Amino acid sequence: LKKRQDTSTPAVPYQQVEYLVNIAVAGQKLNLDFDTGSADLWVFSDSLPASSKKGHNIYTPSSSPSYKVLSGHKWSIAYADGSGASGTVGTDTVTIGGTSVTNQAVELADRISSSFVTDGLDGLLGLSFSSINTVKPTQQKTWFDNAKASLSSPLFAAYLPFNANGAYDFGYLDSAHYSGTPVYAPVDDTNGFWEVASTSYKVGGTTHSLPGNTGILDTGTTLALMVDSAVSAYYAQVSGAVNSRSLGGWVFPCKGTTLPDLSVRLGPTNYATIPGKLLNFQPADASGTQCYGGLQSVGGGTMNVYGDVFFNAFYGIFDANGPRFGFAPL
Ligand SMILES: N[C@H]1[C@H](O)[C@@H](Sc2ccccc2)[C@@H]2OC[C@H]1O2
Repeated sequence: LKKRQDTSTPAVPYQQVEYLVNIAVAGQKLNLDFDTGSADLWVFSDSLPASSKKGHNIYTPSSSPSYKVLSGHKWSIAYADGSGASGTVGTDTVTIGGTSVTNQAVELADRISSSFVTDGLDGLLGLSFSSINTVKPTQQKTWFDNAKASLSSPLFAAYLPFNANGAYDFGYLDSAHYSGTPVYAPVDDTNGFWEVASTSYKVGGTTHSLPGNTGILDTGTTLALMVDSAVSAYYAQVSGAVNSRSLGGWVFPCKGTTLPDLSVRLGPTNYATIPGKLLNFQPADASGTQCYGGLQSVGGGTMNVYGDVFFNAFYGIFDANGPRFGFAPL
């Protein structure tokens, strides 16, 4: 984290957030999913059933002297993958790297869907725009919205290399986390997402247009999810690829397949090329015969979702000045 230098205090050495998700809520360490696709900071709390709490770090407001109840406030979120959570709200001091935000809204889960119980996370930290925060009656701000004035620059960046330790850099860009010079696309925050125009893509040497399409940059989504025309065009280049209802999406033979690169247009000018090798997600069945693609269908609409497979190839820069999204190869 790089803090805004002020003359009143000695220079504060900035600290890069090495650990991807570990944060402190009033000194209680939690592993949160940093999610640029949502705007709620919620945690497993002691009001969850014992069965849900097993294997998780639990935030206990009663042992935090700085916790305050946000009386009468509730939250309830439904995610794109069908999971959800809900509960009550308080405020506390939330520290990431060297930056603490006091009176940060901390949403306490008293109900969570099953996928959260099995996932190794203790909650989520939303990094999209605060306009889609679900707290009622008074909507709350994200940690980044509250922190950005005290950062050297009002930005954060996601460094999520494949099969290696990642990092979120708050307030500065770490030149060790990318190569070349970042390019930028204007962000339309109307829907509360880091959303950019995404009106064409390239696969197998052909450029295909996607009129009126956009893409959201979502670190909380694992794969790349695109409209069906793009997904079909991609797997048309992969011999033996099929869209399997039983296996839940597009699969292809693990052996002998070399996946093509996928270039997606972000903003008016630039393409981001995801190497084919990053688009083999995992074996789709126990035998390891079929492999599950890292590109899958987003279902309907014209909003594509560029998730972690994108960030496995690109350093993602979320800049509130603009706002704009920047990217550079890892
Ligand atoms: N922005 C994303 C969010 O972070 C996840 S919530 C989640 C669910 C189970 C396990 C971990 C996280 C969900 O999938 C896509 C979209 O909604």
